[in-house]
Order: sequence, then structure tokens, then C-alpha cells
Amino acid sequence: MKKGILLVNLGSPDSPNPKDVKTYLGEFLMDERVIDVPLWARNLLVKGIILNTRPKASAKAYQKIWWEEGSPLIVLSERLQAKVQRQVDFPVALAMRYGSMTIREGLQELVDKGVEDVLLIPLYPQYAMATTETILVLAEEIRQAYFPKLNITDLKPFYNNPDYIKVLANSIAKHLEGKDYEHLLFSYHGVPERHIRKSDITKSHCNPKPSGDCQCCKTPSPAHEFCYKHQCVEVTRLVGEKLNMEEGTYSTSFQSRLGFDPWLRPYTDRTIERFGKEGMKKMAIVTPAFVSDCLETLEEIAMEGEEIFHEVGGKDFTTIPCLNDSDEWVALLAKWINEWATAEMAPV
Ligand SMILES: C=CC1=C(C)c2cc3[nH]c(cc4nc(cc5[nH]c(cc1n2)c(C)c5CCC(=O)O)C(CCC(=O)O)=C4C)c(C)c3C=C
Ligand SMILES: [Fe+2]
Ligand SMILES: [Fe+2]
Repeated sequence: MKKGILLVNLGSPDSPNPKDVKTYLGEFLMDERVIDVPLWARNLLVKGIILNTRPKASAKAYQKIWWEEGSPLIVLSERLQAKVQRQVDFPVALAMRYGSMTIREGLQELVDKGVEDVLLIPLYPQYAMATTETILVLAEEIRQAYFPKLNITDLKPFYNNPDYIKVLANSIAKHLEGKDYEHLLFSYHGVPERHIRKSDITKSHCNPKPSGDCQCCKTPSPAHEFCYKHQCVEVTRLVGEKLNMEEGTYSTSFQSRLGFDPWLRPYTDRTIERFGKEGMKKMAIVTPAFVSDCLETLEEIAMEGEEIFHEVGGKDFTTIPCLNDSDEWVALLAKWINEWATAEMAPV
């Protein structure tokens, strides 16, 4: 069977103009796995409130980070795809969960090249209902409706894969080389706490605490396969171990909360503020929930985060880029792709 690869990332608006941002946010936030309330309530909240207020502010934020070539997330994903393509013998397509470059178009591109067996790679290290799950559900719906003969296998979340941890740790070490810093903050995109409970297959395990220090994520459990919080905390722990970081010099926080429900804590903005108020002068921050730099890293962290730190007396604020299209990351993706292809070709 001819093989092919589909890389899938989140997506961006077509332009940083309020109209395109509104269209994009409309599709994104109406996803029942992102805003997980009944349809009538989602309609009310998203179409009645959020889409009338947020697009203008979001568009301003997008304008600050937009590149000549387009959205950083899209451009960086395209660079990644092109570099991976050069390293493997199978066609590699790129798609976005929301906005242009749809999953259906990505699969069609592969099918047009004769592909019958696809490795779908959600570009997220950790599993979350709002990221991995929504990609897999939609891809399966599209497969059944348009490509029923296509075989699709998904690459599992790789948050604790030793090679991934090595690539991430090396990238952090490289970007911090020669830099003096007191604390490294691992900031992950947040999700509402409710998402964690919903994804708990044991229905009795995950119980995020306001302090953020929940024991459930440190206690072995089958729930961890789908626990976003556990998978984030593990990335921090494993990278800390790999880099021999001293206890207390690094920690985890969660950014980008929206609305009034409790989201995973501690919150990144409040953590940065606390660090500054406690007298910290030099901090570094890394964002391992994202594979590609995007609005959330370039604006919310590198701009807003730095501003918060400076306002409370902090001085040096070092932001570490995502893995983007770095050679080590490209080589690792190519390795996983070749391993999948070889395993599939091996006689049973
Ligand atoms: C209820 C809302 C949201 C959930 C849950 C959520 C989870 C989630 N998102 C990402 C990755 C990205 N999110 C990005 C932007 C973004 N996210 C939300 C809302 C939720 N995300 C909004 C409203 C926005 C748009 C920007 C804004 O108005 O603030 C992006 C950046 C996209 C870009 O174009 O650059 C990414 C990437 C993850 C990983 C995640 C759960 C784990
Ligand atoms: Fe998001
Ligand atoms: Fe947990």
C-alpha cells in the first residue's frame, strides 16, 4: 500500500483583519471539543457574545505578530513540512484543523498521489480534547464520508518520548547558553479544568487543584493516557531531569485562559507577576504545548508576558522559540515516520 503523511496543526485566520479573524474564531470556538457546552449555549456564548467582542482585540494582537509571508504558525508549519518532505520517501501533506488548508484537502492531496495508507501526525506533544481529539474525530468523519478505502493511523502524543524530550531539552539548552536566569517557566496552553475531568477515562482520577499541585498527575494511572495536565507536568519533569536542573529553578504554568470557568492553574500571567514581585530579575520561559511559534507564544508570552515582568520590576525576560523547523526536530519526525513505515511493511 502506498504510504503518505499528513501533518496537522491548529490553523490561523487568513489575514489579521477583524473579518477574517471573526470567521476563523467562529469555526474554532464553535467546535464542541473546544467550547464544550450544549449547542444552544455555544451559539449564545460564541455567536452572541465572543464574536461580537473578541475579533477586534484578537485582530490587533495578530497584526503585531503577522509576517510578510503570513501567519507565523502557518509559515512555520509549511517550513516544517518542506523539510520533513526532503528527509522521507513518502508524500508529506500539511493541513489545519480550522481555517484554510483543511484536513479534507490534505487527504485529497495524498489520495491524488496514490496514497492508500496515511500516518496522521497531530502537531501537539500532549493529548487534549481541544487539540488531538478534535483532529482525530474530524479526520475519521472525513475518511468515512470521502475516502472510505483510506487507511489512517495516528501518531500518539509524544510528550514522554525520550527522543522528543532530548530534542526539546537540547533546544532549551542551546537557547539559554550563556544566559543568566533565575527561573525557567514551562508555560503550556491552558484548558478548562472541566476538560480534564471529561477526558478522564477512569472518571475518578483527575482532580486539578487550585494550587496547581495535584497529586493525581503524579500517581500512576491509566487516566494519564488522556490527561493533558499530567502530560504537561511530565514534560517539565523529564526536561528538568535531562538538563539536571535544580529543584525550585523551574516550574509549570498554564496560559491563554478564556471566560470565567476555572482553567488549569497556576496561571502564567499571575506567575510572572508573582516572580517579579518576589524580586526575581531574570527569568526564561518555554512553551512546550506548541510545536510552532504562534499568536500565543509571540504575542501573549514574548510581548505581554515580558511587559508584565517589567511592570513588576523584572529585567531580563528570555523567551525560547518552539521547535519550529529546527533540524533536530525535523530529523526526529522523519525517524518516527520511517519507523511507522518499516513496522507496517514488516511481515506479521
Ligand atoms: C475555549 C477556548 C480554548 C481552548 C480550550 C483552547 C485550547 C488549546 N489551544 C491550543 C493552541 C492554540 N490556541 C491558539 C489560539 C487561541 N486559542 C483560543 C481558545 C482556546 N484554546 C482562542 C480564542 C485563540 C485565538 C486567539 C485569541 O483570540 O486569543 C493558538 C494560536 C493560533 C495562531 O493563529 O497563531 C494555538 C496554537 C492548545 C494547544 C490548546 C489545548 C491544549
Ligand atoms: Fe487555544
Ligand atoms: Fe491528573
